[in-house]
Amino acid sequence: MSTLDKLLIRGIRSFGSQTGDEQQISFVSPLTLIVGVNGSGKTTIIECLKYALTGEVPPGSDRGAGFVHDPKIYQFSECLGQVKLNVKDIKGTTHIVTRSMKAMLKTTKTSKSTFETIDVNIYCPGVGPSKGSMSKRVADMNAEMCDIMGVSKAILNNVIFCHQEDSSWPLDEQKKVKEKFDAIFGTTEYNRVIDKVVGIISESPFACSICIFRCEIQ
Ligand SMILES: Nc1ncnc2c1ncn2[C@@H]1O[C@H](COP(=O)(O)OP(=O)(O)OP(=O)(O)O)[C@@H](O)[C@H]1O
Repeated sequence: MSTLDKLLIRGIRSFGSQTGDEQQISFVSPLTLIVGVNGSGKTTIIECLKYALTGEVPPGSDRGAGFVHDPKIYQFSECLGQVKLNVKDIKGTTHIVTRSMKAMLKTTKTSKSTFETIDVNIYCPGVGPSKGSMSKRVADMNAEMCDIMGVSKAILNNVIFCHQEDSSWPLDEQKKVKEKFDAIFGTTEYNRVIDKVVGIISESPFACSICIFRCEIQ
């Protein structure tokens, strides 16, 4: 089983971005309870876990701008945010994902902020600095994190880290619920594999047994 080890938050929601403002949480086995008064940051911690693993900003956060610590609080023009998460994969190998972002104050009348991802990095300490660090396209990094955790993005988003604002999605309209269930159970991928196997059977029954063997060992 993959596990979450440690989370560092800086410059996100009410967690400030100044030196010394960063907060670190170590998760303990078998269960970590997060307890606090309203507005103390419990939801923010879950949002940061989800963001670190999937790259998804919370719903209703103005595409991420409201997720970063508000630059207006210190009357800055921008604010830097960072989420750093240590996880162990199924083999017990440690991976550290760091996502850095910034919110910039627009100079328009609305004085709303814009959100920008600065960097995403996955580091594997046991492997050494040159081979262990990986900085690719953000989409590839998100897929890499799903591989490390051994679960699909749909399960991370809709089941494990389902945001409280989205928690009633099973009561949504039928079409949307079906789409989410299809994603959670990997129906599209399953149908694609079955279509492929059926195609191969019709071409050559011998090739089919090789194909099934390959599916089993993957
Ligand atoms: N962009 C932001 N900049 C600064 N502070 C923010 C920002 N967005 C939200 N906050 C503040 O962060 C806090 C949000 O905390 P959060 O929702 O994580 O708390 P909580 O412990 O889950 O609360 P509850 O128990 O009410 O659900 C609130 O006090 C809110 O005013």
